[in-house]
Amino acid sequence: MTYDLIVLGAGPGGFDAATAAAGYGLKVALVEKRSLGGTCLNRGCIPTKLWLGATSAIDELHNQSKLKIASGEVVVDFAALQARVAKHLAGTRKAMAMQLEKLGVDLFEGFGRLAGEGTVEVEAADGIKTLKYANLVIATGSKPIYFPGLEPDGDCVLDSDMFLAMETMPASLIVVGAGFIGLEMAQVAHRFGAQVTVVDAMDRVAPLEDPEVSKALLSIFKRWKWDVQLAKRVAGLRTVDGKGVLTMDSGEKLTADKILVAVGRGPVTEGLGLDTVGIEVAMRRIEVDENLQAAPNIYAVGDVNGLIQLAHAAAHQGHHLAAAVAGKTDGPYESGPVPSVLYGAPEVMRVGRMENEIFLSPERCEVSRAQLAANPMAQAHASTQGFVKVVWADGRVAGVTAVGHDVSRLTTPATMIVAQGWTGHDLHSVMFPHPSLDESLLAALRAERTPVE
Ligand SMILES: Cc1cc2nc3c(=O)[nH]c(=O)nc-3n(C[C@H](O)[C@H](O)[C@H](O)COP(=O)(O)OP(=O)(O)OC[C@H]3O[C@@H](n4cnc5c(N)ncnc54)[C@H](O)[C@@H]3O)c2cc1C
Ligand SMILES: NC(=O)c1ccc[n+]([C@@H]2O[C@H](COP(=O)([O-])OP(=O)(O)OC[C@H]3O[C@@H](n4cnc5c(N)ncnc54)[C@H](O)[C@@H]3O)[C@@H](O)[C@H]2O)c1
Repeated sequence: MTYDLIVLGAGPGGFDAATAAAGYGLKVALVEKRSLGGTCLNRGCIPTKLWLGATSAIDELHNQSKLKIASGEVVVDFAALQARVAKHLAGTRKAMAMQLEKLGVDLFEGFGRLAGEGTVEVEAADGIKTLKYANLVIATGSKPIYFPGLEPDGDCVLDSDMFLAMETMPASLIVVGAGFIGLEMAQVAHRFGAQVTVVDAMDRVAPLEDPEVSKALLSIFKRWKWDVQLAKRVAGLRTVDGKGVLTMDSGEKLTADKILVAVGRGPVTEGLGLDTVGIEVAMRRIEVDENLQAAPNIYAVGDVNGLIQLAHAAAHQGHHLAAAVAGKTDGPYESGPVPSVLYGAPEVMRVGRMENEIFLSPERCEVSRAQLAANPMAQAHASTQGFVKVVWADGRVAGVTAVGHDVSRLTTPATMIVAQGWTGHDLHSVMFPHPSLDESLLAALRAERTPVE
């Protein structure tokens, strides 16, 4: 039998491609070497959000106690939390397996590799299986990257996979890399009372965000008494006498119970047999065209194609691919504006263009903004630090960025507004509820615009 579609990898990209294609009536096989759900479910988005969700009351109580309204302590049992995470993930994987069965998707557990045109081999526990395909989707995802001298040793120097598997939360933590993983994990450790140090090679935290966002985050972290060391080059990370020791290029040393290395992730392409179908790997990623195609009838979606490392982007690409293979769409892949959210408290949301990206553009560029301090919901939660910024290009909304408590709530309305390219006139077409954090978005949209220079 020849499958209409074989998918390698059951993360958000592969699982969504497989289930959507089966929903269109195609005969589909899904090959997964480890666990259904991929990085996102098992070692990424979901466990970190379970950690953040379980500890958010600690942060809320702390804010209210500063107003002398509340006192006391929220105690989160880390071992119980880890048990809940394990149970939740197992339950979700079971539900995913049932969904595959219901849709008639054949699941092959094992390492999949290409073996010439139209053929995939699966190295399973009970031997090698050979499968035939008409179309193939590679969705093998990504894994942590390491720089020489900064490799985790699994003892006191950990990557995010190892960090999420810990049995106790350390009393002190050094995070190398102030990106999304580093800052989300550091916030959890902080809520458990850990002394946090953050080190980054760049001169600001969250360096891919708007510089004003980085500044707002830094001021909050400093208030929390984090030691934030920026523009620092790390020469080595080692476990010495049961402690993690970081050595800077300058020779300066920092010590903590654990060190988390979170300096980025890279595509998984090793051993895939890509050369057997003439696919070349550039910068370790599988290059794709505007149809997400890497070779005739072979596509790559999600982290492995290096376009963007977000679960919802992978899933969106997977759905497009399924529709394309089923003949339900013939246009090129269009992502639309891609929202991103850094979770915790504060949160950061961003969609569309940023002020620091737009200033060289030939369009008439303006920004307008609102401070969270003026918003009743931010006031009610005693978390008023932060802002919403709207970027306008030729009188249309081209981007929205926000930082502060709960601003992830603004993501979907902001994404729709950017996708529709609202003008000032469109503000009157929709009513925003009162009181709500959404009104801070409305306030930013209504605020006076200043030219970007
Ligand atoms: C700590 C952390 C937190 C994150 N939080 C978020 C978040 O909040 N929001 C967000 O949008 N993104 C988040 N991400 C990123 C997100 O997890 C990824 O962007 C997403 O999982 C990519 O999906 P994917 O399907 O491309 O690949 P993956 O999820 O990596 O899945 C790939 C799958 O392919 C399998 N595989 C690999 N090679 C083979 C092979 N040869 N044969 C068979 N199977 C194979 C792997 O075992 C894996 O299951 C986070 C990542 C991390 C590490
Ligand atoms: N909420 C979310 O959507 C979410 C959460 C976690 C991860 N992710 C995704 O996972 C991917 C990987 O996350 P990440 O945090 O590892 O990567 P990242 O790219 O977000 O951050 C890496 C950080 O490490 C720093 N860095 C790089 N090399 C360094 C060095 N040698 N020494 C010190 N600092 C160094 C960078 O300047 C950067 O600040 C991201 O692309 C992100 O999209 C998303």
